[in-house]
Amino acid sequence: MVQLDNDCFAFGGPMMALDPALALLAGRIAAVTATGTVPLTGALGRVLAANLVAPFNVPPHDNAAVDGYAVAFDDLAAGGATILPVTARVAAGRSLGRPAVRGEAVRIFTGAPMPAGMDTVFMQEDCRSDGASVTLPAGIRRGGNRRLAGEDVREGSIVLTAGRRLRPEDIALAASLGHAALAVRERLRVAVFSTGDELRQPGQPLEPGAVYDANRYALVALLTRLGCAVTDLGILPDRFETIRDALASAAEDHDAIITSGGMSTGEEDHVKPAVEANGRLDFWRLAIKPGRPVALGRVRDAVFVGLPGNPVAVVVTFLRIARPILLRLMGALEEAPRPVPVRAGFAHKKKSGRREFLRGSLTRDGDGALVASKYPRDGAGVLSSLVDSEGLIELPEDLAHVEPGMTVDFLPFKEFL
Ligand SMILES: Nc1nc2c(c(=O)[nH]1)N[C@H]1C(S)=C(S)[C@@H](COP(=O)(O)OP(=O)(O)OC[C@H]3O[C@@H](n4cnc5c(N)ncnc54)[C@H](O)[C@@H]3O)O[C@H]1N2
Ligand code: MOO
Repeated sequence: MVQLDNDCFAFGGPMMALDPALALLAGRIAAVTATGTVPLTGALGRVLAANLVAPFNVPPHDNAAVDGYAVAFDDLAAGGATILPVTARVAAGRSLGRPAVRGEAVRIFTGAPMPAGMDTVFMQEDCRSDGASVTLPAGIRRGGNRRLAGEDVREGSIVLTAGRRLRPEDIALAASLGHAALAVRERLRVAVFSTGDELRQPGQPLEPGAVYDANRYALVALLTRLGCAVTDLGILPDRFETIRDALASAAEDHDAIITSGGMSTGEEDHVKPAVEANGRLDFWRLAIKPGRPVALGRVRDAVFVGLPGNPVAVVVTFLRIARPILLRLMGALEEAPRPVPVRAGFAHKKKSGRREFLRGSLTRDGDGALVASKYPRDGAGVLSSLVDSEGLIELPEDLAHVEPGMTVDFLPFKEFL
């Protein structure tokens, strides 16, 4: 269960920086999901619940890596070609059925088990044969073109670790070990709300002053991609009692609740008090831009993540704050996305003391180095800045300005899949 204490995230004092906030959360949030079993075809993106141990060697036997002729290396002539009789034929899925005898060559095909007593395979293109005998060239090494039993996977070794989000190649490996189903964690149940009287559902008429709800669609898509079971709970009005009751009801059958909007300090911002009426806030406001009014807390037993209303702030805070929290809740153990150090192709002034996220794209300089360009409009409401960019340029707290040529961190959006 989630164990967050209401202590060192002070609301009044200086704002907490991103890294200490994430480190604190990492120590306090544990996986909430139960486990079950899924067939391999339904396992993509699911979190593996238990280590997968190889029940046997892969490949299970030494086998030929090419189509050609298997021999015992010791039967080859020292400095020249060797001529041997071709005594048998072994295709993949078959075996010789007897140990090899000295002085014979066996016609063999890729994947076929090596005859016991043979250790080397000649590629057929390198040989001459009339069917009855084969001329083998000089120069092969002992063990050439032979794949050893267990060279892919050793019996008893852990091939997939619990906490891994399953990728296509993981599923293939599980299949190669004969597993038809895998133990996985149940999907995390996440409820999503938008808040704001000005919001309208796409497809509805838009009167003056209203805007279409974009955030909920971003969040549903981001959560679905993460493998969560998402419930779209629609738009809440800017009304304390409605928000309070909707949060309480969502907490009954969800592991986490994510909202956007209403997180600031205005008179119409009711999310924060509504959470406090149902549970508590563990932090509110971080030293980041955009996304400063982000909050984390609990509504009854559910984890609460409150994202600010501006759409760019929603995506940035989801990727950098909500996502790692949700992954922990899901029981997924994985490295944080790794930033790429790149050359800044722009100048930029920032306030020191806060982490700043710019939207950017990469090109290559004449010398081959990756250069980041910054999307020209910074505003936290400029959704097209995300669409037209490839990732986030993450500027550290202590930096006050970026000059062209400096090294900056670039986080490609594709790191966040
Ligand atoms: N006096 C202060 N004003 C503001 C502060 C502050 O600290 N003091 N912080 C600013 C920052 S930073 C942000 S971010 C915003 C976020 O505040 P809220 O979380 O209360 O967001 P809203 O006011 O509800 O909305 C902000 C903006 O985003 C639009 N929005 C909201 N939800 C959606 C949605 N689902 N889809 C599309 N667009 C949405 C909304 O219409 C507003 O334009 O507060 C600053 N102000
Ligand atoms: O976080 Mo607000 O979106 O920084 O402007």
